[in-house]
Amino acid sequence: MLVIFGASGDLTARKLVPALYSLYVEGQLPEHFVVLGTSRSDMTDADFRNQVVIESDYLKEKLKNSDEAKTKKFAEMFFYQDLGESYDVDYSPLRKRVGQLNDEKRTQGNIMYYLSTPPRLYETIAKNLAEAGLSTQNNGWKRLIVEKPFGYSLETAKALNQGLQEHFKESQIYRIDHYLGKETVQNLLVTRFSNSIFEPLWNRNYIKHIEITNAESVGVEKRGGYYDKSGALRDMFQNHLLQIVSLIVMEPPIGDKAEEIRDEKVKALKSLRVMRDEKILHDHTIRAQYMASNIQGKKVKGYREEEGVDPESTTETYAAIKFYVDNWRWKDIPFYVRTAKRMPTKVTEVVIHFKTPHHQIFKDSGIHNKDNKLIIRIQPDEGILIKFGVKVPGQGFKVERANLDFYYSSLMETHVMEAYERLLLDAMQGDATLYARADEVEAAWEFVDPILDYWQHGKDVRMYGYPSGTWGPKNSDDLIEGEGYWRNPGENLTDDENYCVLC
Ligand SMILES: NC(=O)C1=CN([C@@H]2O[C@H](COP(=O)(O)OP(=O)(O)OC[C@H]3O[C@@H](n4cnc5c(N)ncnc54)[C@H](OP(=O)(O)O)[C@@H]3O)[C@@H](O)[C@H]2O)C=CC1
Ligand SMILES: O=C1O[C@H](COP(=O)(O)O)[C@@H](O)[C@H](O)[C@H]1O
Repeated sequence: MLVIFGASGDLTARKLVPALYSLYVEGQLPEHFVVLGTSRSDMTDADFRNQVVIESDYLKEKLKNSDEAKTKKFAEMFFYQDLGESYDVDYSPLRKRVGQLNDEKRTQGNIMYYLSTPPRLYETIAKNLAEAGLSTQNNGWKRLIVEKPFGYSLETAKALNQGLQEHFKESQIYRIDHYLGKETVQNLLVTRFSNSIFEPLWNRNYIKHIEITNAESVGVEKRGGYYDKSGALRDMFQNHLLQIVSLIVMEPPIGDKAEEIRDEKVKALKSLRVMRDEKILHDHTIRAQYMASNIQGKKVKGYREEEGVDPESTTETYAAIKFYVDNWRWKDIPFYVRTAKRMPTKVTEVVIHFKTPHHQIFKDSGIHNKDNKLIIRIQPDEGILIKFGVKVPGQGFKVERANLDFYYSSLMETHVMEAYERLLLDAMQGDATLYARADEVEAAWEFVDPILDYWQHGKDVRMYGYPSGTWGPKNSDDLIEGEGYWRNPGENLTDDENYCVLC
């Protein structure tokens, strides 16, 4: 059984139910599976089914020409239990309903609790579940899936971890980071560790620098209230992007078990050089906000004009950070990571820039500095691309660019699971590999906290502006200047660069 807290909310309708539907259609849900939604809203089972399944625009968009009978059958798995005035109440009525459903539907007593409420309620819900005897595992396992954000700072993350661990064991807690559910993010591990082509080169001897871009074309949409208290660093960098960084930085795990992989990720995050010096923080971090602009003839609001945002807000919608990793493998190799809203396009990619060959034989070709890259495209057009030089047929040694590429879309017969689909399935199967452990979350905050502190209290901290629909403030180019320029997919192309869609 899946029990969703905050079931009347956006996440349930937008992500969870469509993911469950796909699992249902693919026959991946266990027999006798039940979803019990719960929140403060007054709803019947039928109301809940209508809201999140039958009348849901998100599901309609996904289903298009689907079979109505199948959707109705799917909806019959959904039930609803009103909690009352607040989440901090006696959960005995909930327990009774869970028991009834277990008996009626002949479930095996295994329960996943999904916390999809405002985060300040997470601990309260865990406590009330435990007090009602709903966390004990004597008749089936009990797991607690927790949505991000996992805290607002190192201190609050520690308090949250401690609070949850008072009522559930760490092995029962699944902290969801949907980027880990993305196929290409997981493929980072396979690309690195399933062959002996890349790994021998994956170090400071061959790599010059690493660049990660996460760009979204949308603004804050309807989440201005939440976002203004969060900002790009907390919303994307502390979790999703540092998860990607940990997979790039980590040492080979001894095996593919969850704890073996997570142990290495923690070590990787702990090796990030924490920036404490004001001068370094000043030179290595950039923050900015999107400004009003015209995108393809359409007027777009500036961040400070968005609903729910303080008109004098100093919350960043753009963050670019340069940092180093203090370990044997990465000593002195710079990492450049940026994330932003209202960019020209939606793209997430990792670019591994290899060093220029130490002796340049074909120097007249001018190709050396521009190629030598491995691009891992996380979204869209998921895939991998190697850019290198090849000889142009004919006399002399004219060198031309070439790409070796792999696209997930070429695997026609394979259904690439959506992140939430994969993660829900993993949690049901007890596989926590793609979930963040408490110490991982804390290690990420250790790195992020001083940056946030500097941005809030430091001297001479700037907040730049960038017109919506552009690649961010001009000043961010200074950050990467020593390496050339940011790879803005679709931009900075010279005439002889024949970029494919993946570029
Ligand atoms: N939406 C998204 O795309 C993402 C969301 N998340 C996280 O998932 C969680 C849920 O997100 P989302 O569904 O968007 O959130 P919503 O704001 O839609 O809230 C979910 C539910 O929580 C209850 N709730 C809302 N505000 C309060 C309040 N002030 N006091 C008590 N209960 C309240 C409501 O149910 P009721 O009033 O009926 O009790 C509501 O339906 C959040 O922690 C969010 O940070 C993470 C990643 C993406
Ligand atoms: O967690 C979040 O992620 C989304 C971006 O997710 P993606 O899968 O579409 O790349 C972001 O828009 C949101 O602000 C953030 O909270």
